[in-house]
Amino acid sequence: MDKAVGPHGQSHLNVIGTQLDAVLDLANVASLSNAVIAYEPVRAIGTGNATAVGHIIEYRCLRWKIAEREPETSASVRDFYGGSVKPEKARSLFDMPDVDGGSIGEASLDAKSFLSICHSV
Ligand SMILES: O=C[C@H](O)COP(=O)(O)O
Repeated sequence: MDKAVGPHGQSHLNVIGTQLDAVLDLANVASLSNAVIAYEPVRAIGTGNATAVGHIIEYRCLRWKIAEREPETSASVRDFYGGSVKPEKARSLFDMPDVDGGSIGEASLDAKSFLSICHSV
């Protein structure tokens, strides 16, 4: 859902924030209680390059946007990361604050790899 630079030159965090605001403007924020948000950076899907741990701010952006409107709802939301999750990187990704699980693509096609990732949660 994100792009490095938006159509009008905004940073990707501004793009993400604008997209989330559009959804939250339409949704009853309380209806997101216990929701699961899957965040999959375009640059990471199917590339073999999972998001750098330093990009954690993107995940927090999701919670911040909801917390601005309803802090209690924000606390109940679960965030899943997706994009080139591999056994050797799964632990560091799942150890990131606000990453509660994963959306596994290619690595789920190999039972040994998938089970290794499952054991990293
Ligand atoms: O649901 C899976 C995601 O699109 C990530 O796929 P990937 O792990 O092959 O990059």
